[in-house]
Amino acid sequence: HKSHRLSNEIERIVQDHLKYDRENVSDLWELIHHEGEMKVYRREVEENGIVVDPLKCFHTVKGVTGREICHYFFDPTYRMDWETTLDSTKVIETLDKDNPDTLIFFQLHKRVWPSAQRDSCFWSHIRCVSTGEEDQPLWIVVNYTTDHAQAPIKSPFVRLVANVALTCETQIIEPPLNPKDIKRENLLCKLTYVAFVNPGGWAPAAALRAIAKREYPKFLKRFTSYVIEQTRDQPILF
Ligand SMILES: O=S(=O)(CCO)c1ccc(-c2ccc(C3CCCC3)c([C@H]3C[C@H]3c3ccccn3)c2)cc1
Repeated sequence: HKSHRLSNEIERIVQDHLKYDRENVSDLWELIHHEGEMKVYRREVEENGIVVDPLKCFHTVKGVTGREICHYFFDPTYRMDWETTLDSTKVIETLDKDNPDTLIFFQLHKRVWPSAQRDSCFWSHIRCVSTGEEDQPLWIVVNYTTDHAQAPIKSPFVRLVANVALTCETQIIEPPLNPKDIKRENLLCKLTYVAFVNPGGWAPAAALRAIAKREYPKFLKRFTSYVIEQTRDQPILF
């Protein structure tokens, strides 16, 4: 494939996520939410008095593939259907029209009182990684903050800094003899979601932690339910 101005950065960030995200959490991580198969962990980290708590979520979703989960997370068409924390989202650049696996988004996030309203500008990259040992390939989407001329930082908005990754592997349970006979009840998607979000400007630590503790589980539950609904009667996308 043709490379572009972001190719090197994308490669570095994607490899980091592939190397670390699926690692189990140490006891430095606090379990902040456990609901069914979903476990959400957080570490309390502040940088210059700003809460930048890393977040890590492990979840197992029945009846969908990792490709389907990553497709609905990446594709701008569906963004406002499952993202309830945005006022708007816009693709301001497609890096390679012949191979649209990297888009640049500009997003206005809903204002969360008492913080100032946030906006974000990030490249979003989707990729299928064959890891060799597992029978199914891994799918990953990374959202990583980047500057862009069409996303000027303008008051009163505070620019978020985000490094987010959704990594999915698909397991086939009780595989039928003929792969053609695989049904959705044979599918299990094991997903890992990590988010390193710096809110940009100051936001009250306790308030931000409470928002994150409430919003991330809600967001992951709503997003995965959305994909289950969208794919229910569709042919399986492996
Ligand atoms: O997965 S993504 O890439 C999907 C892209 O559409 C993603 C998800 C979440 C965020 C985000 C943005 C703002 C905030 C804060 C900062 C001050 C006030 C709001 C937070 C923290 C508070 C946590 C949170 C988690 C989920 C939803 C909203 N709020 C998170 C950014 C990107």
